[in-house]
Amino acid sequence: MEGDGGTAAAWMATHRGMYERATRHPFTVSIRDGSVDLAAFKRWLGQDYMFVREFVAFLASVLLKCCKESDSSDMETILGGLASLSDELSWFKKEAAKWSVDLAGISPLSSNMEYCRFLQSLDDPEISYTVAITTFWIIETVYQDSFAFCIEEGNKTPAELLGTCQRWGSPEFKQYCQSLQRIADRCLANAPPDVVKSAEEAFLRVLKLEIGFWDMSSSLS
Ligand SMILES: Cc1ncc(CN)c(N)n1
Repeated sequence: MEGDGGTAAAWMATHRGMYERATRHPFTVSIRDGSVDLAAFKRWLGQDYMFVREFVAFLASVLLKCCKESDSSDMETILGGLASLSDELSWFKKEAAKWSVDLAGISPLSSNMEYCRFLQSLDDPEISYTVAITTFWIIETVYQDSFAFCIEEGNKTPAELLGTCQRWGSPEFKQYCQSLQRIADRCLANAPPDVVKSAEEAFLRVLKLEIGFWDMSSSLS
């Protein structure tokens, strides 16, 4: 996903350490090497279901900003992402039933709440489309990169977790993330310096929140 000369790839290189902490976290690495604690996996599953419900509202706000601030075809890309969250919520419900995770009885843990509060803060009309779309791109990219690693050559991912890894690690999802990256790069290339600075801060904030989310899932926090 890197190496295309845009701002997004440049940030991934500049903040390589943080990016790798988010995408090669001990939790996802333990899925890849087969040593994953299934209690941690179930915790992640329940918490991520709650997160994705909040993510729907976030993406709706990105779509709204797109409609107001951009006259391009971005709308269709974002709408496609929003529509696929409907499938994703159904997938979480099916997966939760498979693992006997009671979604109705789950309360969001503090790292999850912090992440959701951050997403809610971007709903503010003062936050530009550029910042919002950059945030959307990096959120999806962390999952894509993390789970693609779990199905790359040499993995010992348990068979019952392969479906989860393929959901975000598939070539199709990688292409989707690349289309988001192109949109983010185009917006960043046309944005004033203060907006680019805010977008970079949001990029870094997401990496920290993703690390916190994995830590929470593995009970490291
Ligand atoms: C915490 C988190 N980050 C990203 C994704 C991918 N949409 C997710 N489901 N959950």
